[in-house]
Amino acid sequence: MEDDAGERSSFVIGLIENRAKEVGVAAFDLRSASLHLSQYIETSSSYQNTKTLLHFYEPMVIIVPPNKLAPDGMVGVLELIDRFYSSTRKVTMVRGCFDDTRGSVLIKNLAAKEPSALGLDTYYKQYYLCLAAAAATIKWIEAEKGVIVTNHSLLCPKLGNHRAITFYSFGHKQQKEKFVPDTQDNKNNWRLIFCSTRLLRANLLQPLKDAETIKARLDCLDELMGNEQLFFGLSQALRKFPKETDRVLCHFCYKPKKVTNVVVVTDNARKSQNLISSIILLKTALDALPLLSKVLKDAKSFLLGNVYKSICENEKYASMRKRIGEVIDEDVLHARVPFVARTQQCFAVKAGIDGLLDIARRSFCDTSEAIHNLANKYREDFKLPNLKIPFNNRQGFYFSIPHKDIQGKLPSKFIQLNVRNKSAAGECYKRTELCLEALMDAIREDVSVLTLLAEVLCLLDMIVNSFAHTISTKPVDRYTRPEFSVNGPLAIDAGRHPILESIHNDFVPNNIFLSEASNMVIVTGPNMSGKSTYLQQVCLIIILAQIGCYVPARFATIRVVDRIFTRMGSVENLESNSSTFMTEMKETAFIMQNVSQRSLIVMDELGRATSSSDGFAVAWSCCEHLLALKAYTIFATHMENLSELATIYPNVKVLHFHVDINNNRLDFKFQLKEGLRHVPHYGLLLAGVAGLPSSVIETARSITSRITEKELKRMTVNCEQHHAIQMTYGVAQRLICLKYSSQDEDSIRQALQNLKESYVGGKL
Ligand SMILES: Nc1ncnc2c1ncn2[C@@H]1O[C@H](COP(=O)(O)OP(=O)(O)OP(=O)(O)O)[C@@H](O)[C@H]1O
Repeated sequence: MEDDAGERSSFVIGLIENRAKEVGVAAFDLRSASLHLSQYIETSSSYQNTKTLLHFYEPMVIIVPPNKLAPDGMVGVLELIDRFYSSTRKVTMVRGCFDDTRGSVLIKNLAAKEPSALGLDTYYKQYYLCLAAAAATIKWIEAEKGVIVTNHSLLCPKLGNHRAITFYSFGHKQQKEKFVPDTQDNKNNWRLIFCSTRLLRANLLQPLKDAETIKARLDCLDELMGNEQLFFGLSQALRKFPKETDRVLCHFCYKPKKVTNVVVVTDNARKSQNLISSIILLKTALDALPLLSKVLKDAKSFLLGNVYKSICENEKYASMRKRIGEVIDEDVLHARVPFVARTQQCFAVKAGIDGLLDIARRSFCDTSEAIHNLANKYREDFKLPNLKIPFNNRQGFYFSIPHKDIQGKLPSKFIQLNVRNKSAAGECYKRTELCLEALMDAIREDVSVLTLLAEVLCLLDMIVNSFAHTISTKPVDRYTRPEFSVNGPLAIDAGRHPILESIHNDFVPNNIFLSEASNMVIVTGPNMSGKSTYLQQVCLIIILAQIGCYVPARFATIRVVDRIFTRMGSVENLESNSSTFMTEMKETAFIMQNVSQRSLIVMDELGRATSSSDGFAVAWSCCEHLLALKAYTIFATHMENLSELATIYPNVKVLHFHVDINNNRLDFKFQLKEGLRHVPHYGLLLAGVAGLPSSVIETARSITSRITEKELKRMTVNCEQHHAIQMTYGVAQRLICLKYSSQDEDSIRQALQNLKESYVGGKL
């Protein structure tokens, strides 16, 4: 398999839809030899589910069947691809290639895990569309790349709704980038989280929702944070594995088809070279295993113990290493410098195994030596002391001479020598490949252990080099282990934004508490008071927790969420011919159609893009709709009237960001407080700061005073009238919280007593 390192993406995606708006997706990652299957009902008319998936995978090729089957009113996946992914290569394959029965057989044969472990037996009928897409995708890859995927080599996550939550981020691109930690910021420690592995990226975009797996990762992190020797030992052991290990081990999953076609032969040298370098890399990786075993021997956590058992105690790795040692020279090492790598590759196979190979090597050495001698001669004859002779894979050797030194032409002898040198190296590769054929077949027999090794290395890299490393570089106790519950509250005490806190030294921490009894929080506050940051912060903390990392908070207990829906900011979507408001409404509709009892919904300023009365009405009714669900909602708004929801619904809590006004200027405190606080004319104050003429501001002030005066009076009266009922709501909320509390009986009795006293004293 040729190296796809140069490609931005390594995903090939097969996509098919039926008349019932169901979509099957097979995403094949060439780099890691893994296949991700998903099938879902496309509930959004703009194909938001599919768009999110495509955004996640960023495919290099999309494979689709020819005819459109879009039901009325739907854009259809094909149209979606034409419209939004026109720069991605689209391949149309005949419908017969989308054969679900063949897909199921293929996956049974190719998957590294047992079919029953994939859920294939149980879900076969239900998942026929993604299996059909898988059949077409694998067929295309084998034909296009001239390979056969080796049996039991593919990593296939289990079918069905068992693992990843889907992370939806809507809205303006800038908003999205703002939401995700900045990958470019060198000062920012969190860049580690993004740079390290593909597994990390996949986890951040689709965190886990299986509490057991999350807990296993956190236990492992606990052990690393409490055992310095293990942490540093493991970092060191991981460094011994070549960086490309996970990407290259999967080369063994693809067996090249026998070459009969002359056209393909020209590319053979490069393929052989990749194969040899894969074996050298495998040898280097296997050599690093004993150190990993030594470090992990006494590890206590389930995850590390499991790695030790499945990798370090697995004798297949030692026997594979022995087999390699029979053919490959012991001194050969994986190298990244092109010339060293080429020499190592040419001398990989032990001397004396193949006579023709030995001759080709001699020729390679002779020409290399002659090239260097020639360079020395030119330096003297043509007075070129600065002549250098670098090497790259494409050109071979070449001369590098400062422009000012060149007078006349150099003789062409060097070019002839270089051609001979390249052809000798090519011959070495070809002969080496022949010598390695039997070894490759033997390795492919046990390819599933290599897939496992690649998976484990990625996981360890993520936990050790990203999570543990990031946490260990922060002051003690800045990050804490989150707790999880199924029905309990989402409670974060003194939570911080993981990115912004390292930019602002004085970042102000804030809390959140959402429970069955109060499943919606309405956050108000002037512009720039910190609302959006707070929403992002809560989401990021949950994502970090659900990928098995500690979180930036004093304490956090999290109800495992299955999806996070965010609706934050938006600009006119010219491509889809939607106005800001339409986009906002489409996205809100999508959320409402897809939300589940375990979702978290985060809405920033819904309804501001239309007339104020309609906008308010839409925001109010959306809140009412969401309040009836068990999902948790955080709703940031400038519409103070929305806080009146709390007078009607016991499960709404209103919070505000505290702001002082000094000398007509807003002094932001970024502190979240209970209830609503009216900050008079903050919009006008900020407009003044922005430079609007004072006459305009004055006129605006007299208009707004007249409007808000009446409204404020009405709201105050309303609030007073509902004070008694809100006290009762408060009691009910606390009682429900106590129901899920894990405190002992005495503490609960005491809490009940306190609650009674507060209620009687009117201090709730
Ligand atoms: N807790 C905090 N501690 C310190 N600085 C903060 C905090 N929260 C936000 N900020 C800073 O305040 C700025 C404004 O915050 P943010 O964009 O969240 O306000 P906002 O209320 O959403 O504003 P708008 O309503 O205009 O969208 C941010 O750029 C951030 O740097």
